[in-house]
Amino acid sequence: MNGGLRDMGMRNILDVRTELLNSGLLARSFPTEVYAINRPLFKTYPNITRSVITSPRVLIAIEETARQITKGDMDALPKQIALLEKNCASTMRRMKASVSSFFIKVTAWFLTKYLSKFLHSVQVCRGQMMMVKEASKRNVPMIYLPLHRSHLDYILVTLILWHYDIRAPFVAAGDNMNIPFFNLLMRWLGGFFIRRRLDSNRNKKDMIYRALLHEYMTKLLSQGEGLEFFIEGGRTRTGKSMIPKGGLLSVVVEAFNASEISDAFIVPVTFSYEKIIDGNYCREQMGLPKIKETFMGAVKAIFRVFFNTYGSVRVDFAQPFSLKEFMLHAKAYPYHPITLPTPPGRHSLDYGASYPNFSSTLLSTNGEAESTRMLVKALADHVVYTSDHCTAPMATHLIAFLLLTKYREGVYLRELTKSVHWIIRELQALHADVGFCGQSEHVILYAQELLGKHLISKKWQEEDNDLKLFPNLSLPSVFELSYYANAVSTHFALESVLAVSILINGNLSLFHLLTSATGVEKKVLREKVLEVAEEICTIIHNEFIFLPPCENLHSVLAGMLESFVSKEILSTEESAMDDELAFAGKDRRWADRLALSLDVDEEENEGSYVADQYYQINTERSDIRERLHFLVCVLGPILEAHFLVIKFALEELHTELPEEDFMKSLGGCARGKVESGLALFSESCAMIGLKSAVKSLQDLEILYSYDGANLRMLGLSEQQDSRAMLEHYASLLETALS
Ligand SMILES: CCCCCCCCCCCCCCCC(=O)SCCNC(=O)CCNC(=O)[C@H](O)C(C)(C)COP(=O)(O)OP(=O)(O)OC[C@H]1O[C@@H](n2cnc3c(N)ncnc32)[C@H](O)[C@@H]1OP(=O)(O)O
Repeated sequence: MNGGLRDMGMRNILDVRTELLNSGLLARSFPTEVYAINRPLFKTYPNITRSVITSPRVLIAIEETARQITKGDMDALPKQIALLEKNCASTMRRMKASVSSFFIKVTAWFLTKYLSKFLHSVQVCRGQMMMVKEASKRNVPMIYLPLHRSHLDYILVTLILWHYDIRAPFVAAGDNMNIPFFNLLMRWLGGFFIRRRLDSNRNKKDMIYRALLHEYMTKLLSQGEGLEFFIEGGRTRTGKSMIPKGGLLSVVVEAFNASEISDAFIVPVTFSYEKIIDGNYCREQMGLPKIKETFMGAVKAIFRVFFNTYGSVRVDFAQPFSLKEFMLHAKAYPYHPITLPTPPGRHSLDYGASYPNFSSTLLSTNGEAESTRMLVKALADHVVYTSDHCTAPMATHLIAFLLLTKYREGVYLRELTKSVHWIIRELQALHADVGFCGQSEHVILYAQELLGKHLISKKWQEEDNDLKLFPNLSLPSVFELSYYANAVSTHFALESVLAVSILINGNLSLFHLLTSATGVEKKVLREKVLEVAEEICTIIHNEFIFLPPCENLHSVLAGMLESFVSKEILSTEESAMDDELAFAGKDRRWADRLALSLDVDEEENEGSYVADQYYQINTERSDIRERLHFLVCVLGPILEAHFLVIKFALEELHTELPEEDFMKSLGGCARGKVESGLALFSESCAMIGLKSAVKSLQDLEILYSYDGANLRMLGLSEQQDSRAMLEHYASLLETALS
């Protein structure tokens, strides 16, 4: 995030006294009340229900659906239409928000006063808020797209905006949140309820529901109202961002394409919680089902929260950007994602060919639909990438990260203090901020205290006259620790990919890096390192958005490889081939650098020349081995999870299996490996990670799945040599992990 803006300082929105300086006695005695009274009331929110259900889009959807149901029986048609219209009105009642500016004001006052019962502070960057406020004055809808970490997220967004007199947006809430009493409050505060899956029946599109939701959002946008939705589609269970969904975003893009709005400001938002507020997801990571949201559950959770402390929260609003400008740019530079996800139940080969608009009543041509789909994906990926990279890790995240990547056996406080300084410098070099300040020793002990002894224990070591900290690597605590660590992993993901590729190409393993004797001098070929790195990105494409859509993976990796040379992890080595080739190698490098600086597409040059640049891995240096070890450990658990899934698929998928049974035995097998000490990283058996690895193989068309009679089936694809691919991936990963 822009350094200049950070220099404007942070503001704790729970402390309103700083905003009431030089005020009278009343303000000093009742600061929150005076502050709240001084905030303006937003103008009344529109009621658009009637215009939505009578819109042509909805009426066409009703008629089409009625025709499908009555199958040409013209006598039954009017009755069916009347019935669907009635259902439509009741769906609309369940969906719509009934926002009250006054209720927002009262709630904001209440929250400002009482959130400090369990939070030390809610930090926002003044400069960022100034930009958001400027954008909100431009008379175009604001689209807030936060990453989803906690139930507190949406409360904080509206609350912070209220503190800056910015109109509250309408917030899309999954219908699992439609719980009695709370749903009423949510509607008054801007919430509208959407289905988590648009179609209740997987094999049939619900045209009416799609049309209703589409029209509802479009009407709000065209009236200048702001929207907020969580594009990841739910809270992350791993601490890492999830691959975004494009449904709601496609409505915004389509509203722009159809000139319903002239532009919109897209505002990525991200949260850093020092301590997880909504529980630790260990249950789900152990393979147990998610607990349903209920009225009593919500009440209990609120009580639990109010009687605990959760440290501080930092909320970052990235620079708002114009949708119009993004679209212009994205059309000029088409997006080529690493791989495209396959929607469940559909084979990816026919994916591109039939991708209608959100509301399929207004179909565009296939080509148009395909390019819109890419634009929406580019926008969604751009938002998540931006948010990820402006997330400021908190002390708890950094400590958990260091313990899991560098000090799994435990570490002395003195050494950890040095490492905290080091990791902050590394993050700064990556232009990332941290969400805390203070003396490192205090910060470490504060973080340990907040996370609790069940995650990090400490013991005074008499002989070394120092405190030693130990991470709890047993199940399920390690999942919670890795949740915190993952907030930092994203920043190092691509470097880690490169380090793994270097290891694989140098035929080195993690174990080699722990010993000084790595054997013979290790050399790696530049093109091979880049090729394997790209392969790794492909295998684990569901784990990170590695780069913004406007950048090319090969070029970014090539640039990063050069930086490995400047960091002395690698030294350049001329090819052992004849002089002529070595000369050509130099030419190639020169051309590569030139291409990089001119931003020339690597693919254009492909095939014209095979580079033969060799690098030597400086494994004789202990600091370099340590650094490589650290980098590989960043992705270690993810790679191990993928390795486990690949091996398991090779062993078990001789015939199709019900997906649920496959996942159950996969989870059991992975946990068994951890419990018997056969896994390198105990967190690799987390169920969400295993599911994501299975999903990756489906996206790559190595595995297929479809809905059978009442079971979802999973099998090894026959489209390509899936077994050979799996064996190839397994051998790649095994090299690094052995
Ligand atoms: C001061 C006081 C403060 C207090 C203040 C409180 C505020 C009080 C508010 C409470 C608020 C609670 C908030 C809770 C937080 C959640 O509840 S988070 C969970 C709910 N939110 C979301 O899920 C949002 C993100 N999800 C989406 O956008 C999903 O796409 C949807 C809309 C849910 C649908 O998901 P889905 O059924 O799985 O379908 P999906 O594959 O995504 O695609 C659906 C359609 O979208 C379209 N589509 C999808 N991708 C694309 C693409 N790339 N391009 C074009 N079209 C696309 C297609 O038409 C597709 O249909 P098909 O042609 O494939 O059949």
